[in-house]
Amino acid sequence: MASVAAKPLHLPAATTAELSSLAPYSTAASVSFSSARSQSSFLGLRLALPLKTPCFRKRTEGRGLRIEAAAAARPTVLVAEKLGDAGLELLRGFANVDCSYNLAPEELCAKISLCDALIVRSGTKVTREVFEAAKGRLKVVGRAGVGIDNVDLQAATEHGCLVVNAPTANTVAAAEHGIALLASMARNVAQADASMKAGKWQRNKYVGVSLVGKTLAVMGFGKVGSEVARRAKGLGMHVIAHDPYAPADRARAIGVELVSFDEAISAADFISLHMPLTPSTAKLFNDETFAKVKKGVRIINVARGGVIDEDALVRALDDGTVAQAALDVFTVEPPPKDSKLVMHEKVTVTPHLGASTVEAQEGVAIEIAEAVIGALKGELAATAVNAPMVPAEVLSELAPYVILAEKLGRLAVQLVAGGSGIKGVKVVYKSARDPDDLDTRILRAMITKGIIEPISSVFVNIVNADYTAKQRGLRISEERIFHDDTPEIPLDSIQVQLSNVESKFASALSDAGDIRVEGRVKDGIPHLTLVGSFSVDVSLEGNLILCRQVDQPGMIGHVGRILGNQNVNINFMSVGRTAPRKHAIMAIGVDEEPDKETLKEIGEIPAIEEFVFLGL
Ligand SMILES: NC(=O)c1ccc[n+]([C@@H]2O[C@H](COP(=O)([O-])OP(=O)(O)OC[C@H]3O[C@@H](n4cnc5c(N)ncnc54)[C@H](O)[C@@H]3O)[C@@H](O)[C@H]2O)c1
Ligand SMILES: O=C(O)[C@H](O)COP(=O)(O)O
Repeated sequence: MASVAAKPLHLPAATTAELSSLAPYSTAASVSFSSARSQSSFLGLRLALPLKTPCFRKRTEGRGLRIEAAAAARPTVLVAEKLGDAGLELLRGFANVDCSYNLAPEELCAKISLCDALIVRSGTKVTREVFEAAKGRLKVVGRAGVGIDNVDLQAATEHGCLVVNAPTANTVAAAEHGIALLASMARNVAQADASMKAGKWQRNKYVGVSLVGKTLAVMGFGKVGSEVARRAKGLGMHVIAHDPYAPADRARAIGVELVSFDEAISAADFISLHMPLTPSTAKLFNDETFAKVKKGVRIINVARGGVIDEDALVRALDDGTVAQAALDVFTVEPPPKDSKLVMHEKVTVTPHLGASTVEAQEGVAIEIAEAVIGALKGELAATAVNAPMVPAEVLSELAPYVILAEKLGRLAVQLVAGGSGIKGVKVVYKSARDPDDLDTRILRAMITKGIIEPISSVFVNIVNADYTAKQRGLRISEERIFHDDTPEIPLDSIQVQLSNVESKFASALSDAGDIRVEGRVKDGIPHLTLVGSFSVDVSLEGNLILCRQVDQPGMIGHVGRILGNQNVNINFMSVGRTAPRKHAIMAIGVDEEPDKETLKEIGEIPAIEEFVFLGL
C-alpha cells in the first residue's frame, strides 16, 4: 500500500454539514471542536445547541475550529414544581428559567414547545402528549427526585429526549420519614395529637406497641430501604428484607437477612415498602397478599401509593388483619377528600413528605440542576434514566472512537446503491481489552446515527439510537475480536459491514458481498483504513473521493491536477492496491465539495474504473 500525504494533517474541524446542522438553533455558550472534540458530539449537536436564532461566527484557533454563538440567546428551562434556591441559581447562570408551578396539562403542553428542558417533582405528569407538544425542542426532562413513574419514559426515548433524575439527595430524608412514621404509628402520635387538640385526654385509648425486638420486613432493599434497615436496627428491631435484585452481601454487611416475599410478609410485625412502582410491583399488596401476613401487622409506605391495592388495605384494616398503616404516598395524589383510607382511624397519613426536608430539597435541586445543565451542554449525565450511563473517564477515552464510529456509519450508508434497503449491520471491534472493560454502547449508537441520519429526517442520539434502529428494521449485531496488543488502547479498529446490499462503488464489497469499511484512530484522529478488500489510509475529515483505477504511473498527479484547477483543496491522498500494475483504490480527502463537472472529469480519466464522492 502506498500512502501519499499531499498536505499536513489538520485536526478535526467543523464540516459544512455540521455548520448547517447548527442552523435552526442558537446557543447559550460556545461549542468548540478541538482535537478531542466536545462531548456535544456524543448526544448530537442538536441536544447541545438548543435555541432558535442562528448566529455563528467561525474563527480558527490553533489547529482546531471554534464556533461561537454571537447571539446572547440562552436555553430555556421550565421549572414546573418548587425547586430549591441553590438549584435555581445554578440554572439561572446558564439558562432562562421559567418557574411556573401548578400548570394544568394543557398549559404545560402549550409552554413546552418553547423549552429546552423541563424540571419536575412527582406532581407533574410528563405524558406522551407533552413530548409530542414539544415538537422536538425538549432535550431533557429532569426529575428532581428518585421516582420517575410520572414520566413516560418510552415516549421520551422515542422523541430522543433524555430523562435524568436526582437519585441520591433525598435518600436519607425518605428513610428518616419512614422511621418517623414507624415510630409515630406505633405510639399513635398523630391520633393522640388530634384528640388532645379536640379537647380530650385519652391516655388509655392510645396505648401503643413497642418496637424493640419486633421484626421489620423491608420490602425493596435499595438506597432508602437499606437506610431504613440500618436505623431500625439501631432501635433494636430484628430486620429482614426482600428484594429479588439486591446483593446478599450488601444486606449481610448491615446484619440483614434477605428472604423470599412470602417469608418476609408472614414473619413481619412491621412491613416497610421501598420498591419502585413498576408494572410488576403495581398492587403487589392486595387481598391475596394480606391473606398471608401475620395478623395485626403494621404497614409503612413511603415508596409509591400504587404498590398497594388501597381498597384491599381498607378491608384488611377493617377486619383487623392489618392493625395500622402509615402512608406518605397514594395511588392518586392528592387523594380524594372522602378517601376511606385517609380518613381511617387506624391510618396515619402525610402528604408525600418523604423528600421534604430543607437539606434534601437543597441537595436534590443542585443534583438535578447540574444534571440538566450537563445534558444541555451535550454531556452524558451520570443519572440518565433512559440512556446508557457512561462514566466521564470512559467517555473521554472513547471520544475519538465515537467520531470514528459515526463517520464509518456515514461512509458505509453512502456506499449503498439506492433502493437496495439496509437490513443487517455488523460491527466488529478489534481490541486487546477484556469485553467487560470496553463499553461499546455509545459506539453502536453513533454508528446507528451515522447510518440513519444521512438517509432520513430522523434525529438520532444516544437516547433513541437503539429504538430508532429497531423502528426502521435495522438489525445491528456486534462482534469482538481479540487483538494481541496493549489494553491501554481501547480499540485497534472498528469495522462496519452492511449485509445484503448493492453498492454504488463495487470495490467497497468484501468477498462475502457486504459493504465493508474499517477505521482506526491514529494520534487521536479517526482514519479510514479499509474499503472492501483494499487497504487505504486517509484521515476522516472533510469529504472523500474514492476511485478504483488501473494501477499505473501518473494517476495521483492527474486527479490532483483536475481538483487543483477547480481550487479544491486536497488534505490527504492514499492508494491501496491488490498487486503492482493491477487494480488500486485511491482515497482522496478534500476540504471542499467538487462540483459535478469536476467529478465527471475525474470519472472520464480512462484508467478510472469507478469512483464515488462521499460527504462526511
Ligand atoms: N416518599 C417520598 O418522598 C420518597 C422519597 C424518596 C424515594 N421514594 C420512593 O422510594 C422508592 C425507593 O427509592 P430508592 O431511592 O431506594 O430506590 P432504589 O432504586 O435505590 O431501590 C429500589 C429497590 O427496590 C427493589 N425492587 C424492585 N422490584 C422489587 C420487588 N418486586 N420486590 C422487592 N424489591 C424490589 C430494587 O431491586 C431496588 O433495590 C421509590 O419508589 C422512590 O420513588 C419516595
Ligand atoms: O421519588 C421521590 O424522589 C420522592 O417521592 C419525592 O418526590 P417529590 O420530589 O415530589 O417530593
